[in-house]
Amino acid sequence: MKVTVVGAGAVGASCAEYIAIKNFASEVVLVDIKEGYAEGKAMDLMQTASLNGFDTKITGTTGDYVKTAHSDIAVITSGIPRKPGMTREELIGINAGIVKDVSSNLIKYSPNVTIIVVSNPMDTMTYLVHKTTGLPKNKIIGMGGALDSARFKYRLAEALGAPISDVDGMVIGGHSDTGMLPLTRLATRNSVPVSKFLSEERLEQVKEDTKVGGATLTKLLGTSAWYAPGAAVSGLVQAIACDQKKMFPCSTLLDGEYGLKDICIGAPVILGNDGIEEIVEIELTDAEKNKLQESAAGVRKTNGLLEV
Ligand SMILES: NC(=O)c1ccc[n+]([C@@H]2O[C@H](COP(=O)([O-])OP(=O)(O)OC[C@H]3O[C@@H](n4cnc5c(N)ncnc54)[C@H](O)[C@@H]3O)[C@@H](O)[C@H]2O)c1
Ligand SMILES: O=C(O)C[C@H](O)C(=O)O
Repeated sequence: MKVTVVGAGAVGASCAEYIAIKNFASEVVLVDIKEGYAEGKAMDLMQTASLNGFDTKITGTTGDYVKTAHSDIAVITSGIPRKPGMTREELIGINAGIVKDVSSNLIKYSPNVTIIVVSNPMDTMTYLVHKTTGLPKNKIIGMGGALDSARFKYRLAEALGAPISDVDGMVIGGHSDTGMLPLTRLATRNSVPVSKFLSEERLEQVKEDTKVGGATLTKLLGTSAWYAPGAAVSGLVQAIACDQKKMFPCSTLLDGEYGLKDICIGAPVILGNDGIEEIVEIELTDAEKNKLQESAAGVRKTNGLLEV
């Protein structure tokens, strides 16, 4: 199993590290445009192999896509991150060109690759990859919901005073400060609805804290987060590589599901060897349906800025 990670910055390197530590891939290739950067990150990571006990071979290249040939999975993290006070949508001007260029280079050498899009604004970048590559829709996956759901579980566990392993929950919708839809109604503490333990006001707070999870970290760090994003990407890569049939909310091209068409937005999917093997339609309340429509309107507005 060969995995390419484009962008050897904070998220790309973190994701490569988690993939290696999980020890399921034979090879990870890091690609960056900054001279020597990917090579340096790869060497540093390889020097953790004997310490962390993995056999995955990590190499780096400055823009030589020949070295990515025959990748099974490619992750696109190249592009700029936001600074405090910015929205993800403001990154579109620079990141759209980078994502378009990178995805066409990847496909040239790995025509059967499955692409995981991370660069922001992620739902729109995922849509861009659909519009410009011609890859089948099951092979284009946007990572956002897996991260947002991890943050939701963190906030729920905090509110409940419970271990995170006791908590389950999912965030669907657009990966944006206003468009995320944390499904509090379906969240559970060891199978018991969380509403049994938390007031409506507290749940509302959990929801709001989850939606601005990325912005909160960006304010603290001066740039956006990387550990949880890297771990979330590695979870998707592993589910595909190991044919796990795991369910994650991912940005996927909808064709009528949830009443939406011609848009990439977060919905629960099953991931296996074929990438997105199924889009799972869960029953939503009218209020949740309305929120999802609002979220989709926001994503469509950003998609409208694309020159495709
Ligand atoms: N979807 C998500 O949940 C999620 C989570 C975290 C970050 N992000 C996004 O991921 C992107 C990367 O974030 P980061 O913190 O790793 O940024 P970073 O600046 O640390 O790393 C980005 C890297 O991309 C490289 N790069 C730029 N153009 C390139 C090109 N054409 N080819 C190859 N490499 C190129 C840069 O040299 C840099 O090393 C940002 O757009 C950020 O908003 C998304
Ligand atoms: O918040 C960001 O800009 C990065 C990423 O989308 C995140 O949610 O951490």
